[in-house]
Order: sequence, then C-alpha cells, then structure tokens
Amino acid sequence: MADALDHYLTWRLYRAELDIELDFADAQLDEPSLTANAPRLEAALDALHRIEGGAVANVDEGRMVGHYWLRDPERAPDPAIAAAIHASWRQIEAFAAGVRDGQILADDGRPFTGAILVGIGGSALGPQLLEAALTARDSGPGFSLRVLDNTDPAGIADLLAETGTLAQTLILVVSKSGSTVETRNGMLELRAACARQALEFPRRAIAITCEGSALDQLAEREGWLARFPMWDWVGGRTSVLSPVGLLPAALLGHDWRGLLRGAAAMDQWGRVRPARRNPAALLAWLWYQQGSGHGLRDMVILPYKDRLSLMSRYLQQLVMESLGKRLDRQGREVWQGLAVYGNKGSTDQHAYVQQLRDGLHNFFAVFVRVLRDLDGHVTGPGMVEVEPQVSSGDCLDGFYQGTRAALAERGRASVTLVLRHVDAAAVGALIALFERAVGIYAELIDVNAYHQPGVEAGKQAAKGVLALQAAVLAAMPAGPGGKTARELAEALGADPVAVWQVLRHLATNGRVSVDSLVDPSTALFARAT
Ligand SMILES: O=P(O)(O)OC[C@H]1O[C@](O)(CO)[C@@H](O)[C@@H]1O
Repeated sequence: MADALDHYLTWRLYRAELDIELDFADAQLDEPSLTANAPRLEAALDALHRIEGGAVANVDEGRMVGHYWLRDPERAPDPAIAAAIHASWRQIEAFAAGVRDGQILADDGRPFTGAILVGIGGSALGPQLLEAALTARDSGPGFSLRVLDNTDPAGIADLLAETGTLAQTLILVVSKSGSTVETRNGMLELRAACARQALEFPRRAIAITCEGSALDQLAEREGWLARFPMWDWVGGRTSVLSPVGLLPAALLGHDWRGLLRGAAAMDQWGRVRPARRNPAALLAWLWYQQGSGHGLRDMVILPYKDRLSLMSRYLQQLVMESLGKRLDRQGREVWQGLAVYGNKGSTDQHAYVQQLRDGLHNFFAVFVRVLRDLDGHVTGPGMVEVEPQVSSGDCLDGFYQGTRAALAERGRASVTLVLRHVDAAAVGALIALFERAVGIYAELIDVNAYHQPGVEAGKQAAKGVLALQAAVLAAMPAGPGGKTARELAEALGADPVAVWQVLRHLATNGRVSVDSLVDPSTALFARAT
C-alpha cells in the first residue's frame, strides 16, 4: 500500500540544478484526469513552443511574445532581437558599474546614492519585487530605490519628503508605451521638484521605454543621462527581466545575471515533456482543476518569507491582467479570470487564514517555503532560542507546515514551492514558472493572455472627466453667490451628478469656492477668490 512518502514522491517535481521543488502532494490532482487531459496539456505546451519560436501570439496587436528570449536571446527568431538584448545587457552592466564605482557622478561631482523609479503596473511591480526580495538590509546603507507608482499628490509629497535632496538621486522613468498618464505626472512632479532644488532634471534622468515613444523622444531631445530600450514584443507585466527590472537590480548591486540564469533554467525545466513532469503545466492544471476552468477559486499566495511578501502583488498583475478576459480567442463571451491575493505567512495566519480554513471554500493556496532561515545577511544575530532548541525560523516553518496541514484537513488544496534560499536565481526561476503557467493556462481556456483591452475603458472615461472639469471651470461664475451643480450641468448639457463629483473635488482643494458641500442640490459654486 502506498504510504505518505510514496504519495509525496508521486506528486513531487524537483530540479537539482535549481534546487527547487514543487510539492503537489496536497494539490488534489489525480492521475485519471491528468491522463484524460494530457492531449490538451501537450497541445498547450506545443503552443508555448511556437510562441518561443516567434509566433504572433498577441494577434490583436500583431505582436510576438518574446519575454522568454530575455533570458535566452539565442531563442529569438531574429538575430537582431538577440543582438538588441545582448546590447542592453552590456549597457546595463556599464552604466550600473559606472554609477556604483563613481565614474558616473551627479552634477555636483558626488556619487549617486539612490534612485527614484517612476512607473506603474509592469513598469514598477517587477523592480519592486526584486528590490524587496534581493536587497540585504543589514549590510549597511547601500544604493536605495524608491518607487513613485501613482498620481496621488500625498504619495508624491511623502516620497519627496523621505528622499530630501534629489542631488544624489537618479530618476528612472519607466514606461513601455511612454505615454502612461500616471508616469508622465510622476515625471513632471519630479522635474518640478528638481527645479525647486535648482537641479537639472535631464542630468539625472533615465528613460526606459520603446524606441521612438513620446518618452524616448523627450529624453533624446533633452539629452537625458541615459536611455534604455524596451521592445514591443515584451508585455509590461512580463518585462521584469528586460532593462525595466534589470537596470534597477544592477544599480542595487543585485546578481542580475543570476536572475536571468534562474529564469532560463526554469524555462528549460518548463519545456520538459510529458506535461505530467512539467512544473508549469502541472501548476496551470492545478489552477484549471481548482477553478473548473473558469477561475471559480482564487489563488492565495502565501510565501513564508518577508522578502517575498510582494509576490502576490506582482502575480496579481501577471495573472489577472493576462487571464481576466471577457472574450476568448474565438470572440465568445467567457468572462475569464483568476483572482490572486495574499501577503506572507505567518502574518496572514492572524488575518484571513481563519476564513481559509473555516469559511468560504473559494480558493486554493500556493505556499512558498524557504528552507534557509537567514540568507544573504552579512551578519546574523545568531540563533536565539525562543523556546528550548527552537528558533524563530523553526516557528515560521512550523507555522507553514501546520497551516498547510490544517487546510488539507478541511479539503482545501495547496501546492508548495520549496526554495533553498531567496537568491537571484530562485527569484528568476519563480518569475519564469508563473509566466509559463499563465501561458499554458491561457491556452487551456483559449484566451489571449497578452493584451489588456479592459484597462482602456477606465483610461478613456478618466479623459472624459478631465474634459468635463475643463468645461466646468470655464463656465464657473465669479462670486459672490454662484451656481449649483445642476445649473452648471444644464448650461453645459452635462450629467449633474458628474458635474457635482468634479465640483466637490475642486472645492475641497480650494480650486473653486463653495458655501457648503453638505447638500449637492443647493451648494453654490463660484470662481475661487
Ligand atoms: O509601461 P507602460 O506603457 O507605462 O504601462 C504601464 C502599465 O499599464 C498597462 O498598460 C495597463 O494600463 C499595463 O499593462 C502596464 O504594465
């Protein structure tokens, strides 16, 4: 009779080269359904193979999907692409070394000591994940990275206050399209901050964007310190291993080539056949089986390591922007998706694990277990015995094992990714694993994982709001007295609720005057005095 060890070994995938294990023992996968669905999984792997070979997988946008080439340029279908990737590596290496060795200096002749990265979505989440995962914080003050990823004035003010002088700060403006509003605003705010500090913005500004984009043109025109490439065959949410993630990582002194090595090794593993032995295929199949192919169960990401706490935020974009689609590739309405959330264990145990175990059964868990308790630390505190012969790390691992068992006891599925430690190769491998699983799952549910038509609606509507605001401001009467939102809306032929919403924001910020904002039907608005 098969015992627990046999079961574990049956559902364990392990790669010695990476020292990474995927433990599906509690994933509730079963051989009969895997066998029955083997042709679908093999077909998905065939499709991924074609994508890696340069197929135009993003059909709507007529684009190849080449993030796999970023860590293995020789796979690119066009030698010019491989050459461009290699050239970007050389540029990253030279620039980061120049900054770190003090050959590239700020305009006051002193070294740059940190950077602010301005970007959003895929142009910020990857660098943030890498910074959090790979920066050893006890090795003294090193190069710092702050991220401005919103157009929130209070957030911008906080960041500027924390940074203080920008004299020793590089400003990395990251935008694939080069036209994202939040990123443009962040850049303009930092440009204004430089002007207030009598600093020249272009002397510290770096653009990472597609050649010829509005941002690229601006950077060229103004002679920014450097320009790094992005390419239309890399999606924003899979751009972390392009200059988007690699340049910040290199500036921080991370082993960015290790990231690439780890990702390439995972890709190699992810090409294994049959699908039953393939880590990405099995992970994708778990998503499919748990959510009945419709994302009916959420994926809860539970890394038991503080440095990986941004994994869920990173994966939220990768998975949800890729798979959350109204239409499938045949144009049928399918309303697909896979919700992702999580923070870190054991912290989450004191937040929502209660519901996971005892409440609504609408999820499966992805545990990340890191075997080495302390890693990448130059000095460690030594083992503190929190109980006789028990360390904090023993408790953390105990909580992982306990939570996993407690969930399994209630019939809740999980998979555990086991890493020896959090180094660049392991992080690169994790990124590649999820990228591949997304690609395979998209094939299984027949959606285009590489476009994001849904995010356009909100952007267009926001433009309408700003156009209405301009019209409202132009129509604003001078005081005393004033006009109500309804009167202004009638004069403009606009929706009175929309006009009220614009006015209350303007009035709260002193941009128009108002007698009182208590009653939307009687509030009188006039030009600010
Ligand atoms: O890098 P960009 O072009 O500024 O885009 C930022 C983000 O915006 C999106 O296009 C969604 O609005 C993401 O896909 C992307 O990562």
